[in-house]
Amino acid sequence: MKENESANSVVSVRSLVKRYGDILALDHFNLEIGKGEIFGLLGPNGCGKTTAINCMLQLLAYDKGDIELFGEAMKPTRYDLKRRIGVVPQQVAVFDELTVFENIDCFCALYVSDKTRRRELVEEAIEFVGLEDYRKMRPKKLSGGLLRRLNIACGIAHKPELIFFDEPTVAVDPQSRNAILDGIVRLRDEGATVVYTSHYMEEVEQICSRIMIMDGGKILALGTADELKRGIAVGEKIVIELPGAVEARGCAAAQTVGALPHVLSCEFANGELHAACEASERNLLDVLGALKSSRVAVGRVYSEPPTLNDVFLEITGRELRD
Ligand SMILES: Nc1ncnc2c1ncn2[C@@H]1O[C@H](COP(=O)(O)OP(=O)(O)OP(=O)(O)O)[C@@H](O)[C@H]1O
Repeated sequence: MKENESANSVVSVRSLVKRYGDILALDHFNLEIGKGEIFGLLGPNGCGKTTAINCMLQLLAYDKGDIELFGEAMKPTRYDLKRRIGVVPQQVAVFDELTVFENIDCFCALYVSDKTRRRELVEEAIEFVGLEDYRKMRPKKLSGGLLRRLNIACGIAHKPELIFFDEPTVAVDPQSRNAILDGIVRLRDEGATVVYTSHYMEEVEQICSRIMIMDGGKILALGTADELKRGIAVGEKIVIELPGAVEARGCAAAQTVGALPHVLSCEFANGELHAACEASERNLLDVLGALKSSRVAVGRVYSEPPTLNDVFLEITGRELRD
């Protein structure tokens, strides 16, 4: 049993503590990731995501804790383990004086010395990120989205088994963003294990098999997106436009709705009623019934399931977005 478990374990972090002077960036942080997962680390800016990755990569010394990658203790000199890892850093890190091809070749050469094999790998990486038309261009000529794709190609050309993506879609246009997310799923389908950090909950939800929500260097919640959402009290959010309702009338309607049995909270703001409800099939009927008896005119009605932001909000009292 134990052997099987370790055979499947790609990342195992136990009780990791990292301080920067007085700042406790990681507070007994634990992480277990199995082969073939796209694992999402979700949290607001400064929650410790990059620090956790850099400790795992042994780019940062840490105060306490154990890190195993591929079932083996990770140390700064474990180059055999490092060559099985790919990193796509948060900041684009490429050489301005080299072309797209030369940049990817340069990073790939850190792991692959055979030139013929490397040429194949670089071409595959170029095709993978869709930079075929830009082979000979230098980074300065590339748009932000294309630069990000180059950054990814540099991190994955040597076909790593474990890939860390640290907020790869920050300041990226929607088209490039979708191409990046599709690419990450393809890498997983080809056998890679992926650690994906972001503060964009939609992205994490779209591609990650499991998600860890963290804040202040601590784990707040862990599970699939559905498990995380089922773990909170809010099961449905209802928004109803109340056209023409003056403040006093809107607030009175919110009070009436807020008193319904399954409604956890209800507010009136900007001409809209926002009700957070427990999961119940009767929510919408009950809320509309209460509004009818309050004699307010009802406009458009929306009902939506909770988001990962609601999970974060319920645990911390703050919004995930900054
Ligand atoms: N070199 C450093 N010196 C001092 N404090 C640091 C340093 N690097 C990070 N920190 C602090 O440690 C905490 C965790 O930062 P970290 O960069 O790991 O967070 P993050 O979740 O990756 O955020 P972001 O998405 O903004 O990079 C923050 O409070 C940050 O200010």
